[in-house]
Amino acid sequence: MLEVRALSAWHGAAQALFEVSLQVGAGELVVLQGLNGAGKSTLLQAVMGLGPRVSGVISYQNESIAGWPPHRRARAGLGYVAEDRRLFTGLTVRENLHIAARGDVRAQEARVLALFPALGGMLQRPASQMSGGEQQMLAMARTLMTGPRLLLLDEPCEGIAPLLVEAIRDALLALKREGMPMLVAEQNRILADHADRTVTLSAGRIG
Ligand SMILES: Nc1ncnc2c1ncn2[C@@H]1O[C@H](COP(=O)(O)OP(=O)(O)OP(=O)(O)O)[C@@H](O)[C@H]1O
Repeated sequence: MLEVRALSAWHGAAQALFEVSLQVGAGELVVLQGLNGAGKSTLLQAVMGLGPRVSGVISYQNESIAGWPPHRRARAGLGYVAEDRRLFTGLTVRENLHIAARGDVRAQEARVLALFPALGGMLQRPASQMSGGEQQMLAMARTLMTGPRLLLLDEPCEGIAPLLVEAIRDALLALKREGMPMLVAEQNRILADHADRTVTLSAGRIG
């Protein structure tokens, strides 16, 4: 579904990725590992068309998307959850979900609340009054409201309380069982044991 080939990326003059290649096939969970600064976030941003200048091949469903703006990639089915979550903190949980919805809002909401039951009890709460883990669940739920066909998740379990880490892992494994392809960056090996493949980045290179 997603193929990255010989991808290099630069932040200004600084090169962050060096000819990286990887693939995510239908229904696959691929975990991207590596230390802080290894280039994991840069790779996900490059796939979404955010931030870094790139060279190389990025193709989705056998079509080159490297020149596409981010909104076109999102519309084509790429769902991205950034490390900083980017919620509307002044809005409630429900408003955050509804603002993102495409298609049948009620049906989408029911689906994401089945994946993240904890959110169902806090629909009227402002996002600013949620814990980090709850915000992470909301960020994932909001992205799911857009009906993505492949998920790019940046450190979904980083810095989150153990109970919520379990809830997030279980939701991602449920999505995997539904056949959702995912590329997940993580340092802490929460999902790596369930991955079809792990890819390790080291100083911007696979290895
Ligand atoms: N906006 C930016 N401007 C300049 N350099 C950047 C920028 N974002 C990342 N970098 C640099 O690019 C390299 C890769 O960083 P990146 O954030 O992709 O790594 P990472 O593996 O995701 O680590 P982390 O888990 O800390 O986010 C690092 O050397 C980093 O300092």
